[in-house]
Amino acid sequence: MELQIKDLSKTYSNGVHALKNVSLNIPQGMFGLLGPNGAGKSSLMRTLATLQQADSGSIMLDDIDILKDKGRVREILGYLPQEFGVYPKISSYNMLNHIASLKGISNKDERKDLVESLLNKTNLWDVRNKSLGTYSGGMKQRFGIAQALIGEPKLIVVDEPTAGLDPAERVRFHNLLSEIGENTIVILSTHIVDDVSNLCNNMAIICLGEVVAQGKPSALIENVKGKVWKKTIDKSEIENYKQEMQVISTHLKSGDTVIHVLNDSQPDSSFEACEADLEDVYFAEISSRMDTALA
Ligand SMILES: Nc1ncnc2c1ncn2[C@@H]1O[C@H](COP(=O)(O)OP(=O)(O)OP(=O)(O)O)[C@@H](O)[C@H]1O
Repeated sequence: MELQIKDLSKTYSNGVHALKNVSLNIPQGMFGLLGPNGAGKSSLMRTLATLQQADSGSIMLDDIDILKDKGRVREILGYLPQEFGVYPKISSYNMLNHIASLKGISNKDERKDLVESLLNKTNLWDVRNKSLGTYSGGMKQRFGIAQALIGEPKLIVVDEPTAGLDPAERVRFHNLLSEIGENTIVILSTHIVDDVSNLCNNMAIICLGEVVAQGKPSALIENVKGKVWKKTIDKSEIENYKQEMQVISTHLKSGDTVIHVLNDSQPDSSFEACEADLEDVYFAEISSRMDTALA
């Protein structure tokens, strides 16, 4: 199974060109769609989830035409949107039971088995009778995944699922996502680089509506290997360095300011070689584009 997105474009009525000829090949497994705020991730996720139209382009999941065959897509789709509202007064048990019934699982015993296994899988068994309104952010997200898994979806779309979760809940959520079957395509949209490093074997970076990189995280890191340099500087010097070289990121480390610079060779002896990671790849791709856009 493969999802093929070709030349997808979308301009909203206010003139924002949110997707610009987006083309992606997404195989089975976890796929990370990484991009800063406003990159177009949710626009793409909503289009995949058949909730909004594109202006042009195509999306095929094997022989299913996602833009035209919405009924078939919805049968095989699990979707966790960015803003996931819950009915506050109903319990997770009853809500899952209700959604399963809406999704056509009419046999009562079958539904009971499914709901119970989902509550166990998402670690919500102990709170199954508590109303959803009392759940923490992480519990709500786990409930969101439980509802997305009803009906054994082949395509699962999760939009910024870990934003706002504390570290322990993020780890829990990661573990849960990584347990989802291998014969499924899971698309994880996020601006958190670690989410992609930890979970995804394929990925793309999207910035200002355009795909600016795609491939395996390890291959993308290989492209910048030996080209990332770091230096501790005085905070007031940042702008000077930015004028002279491609500063891709600025970090604070124990109160000191450390810059990462992308350059084919060591800029000068005051710079140290840096073990490149996915964050360097990400900032190398987006920093100059964002600077140009904001200028
Ligand atoms: N319904 C809409 N009408 C008009 N403009 C929109 C609409 N939805 C999104 N946009 C704009 O389209 C661009 C892409 O937004 P989108 O929400 O897809 O990005 P994103 O990568 O998901 O960002 P975020 O992480 O902030 O949600 C932004 O400039 C946004 O303001």
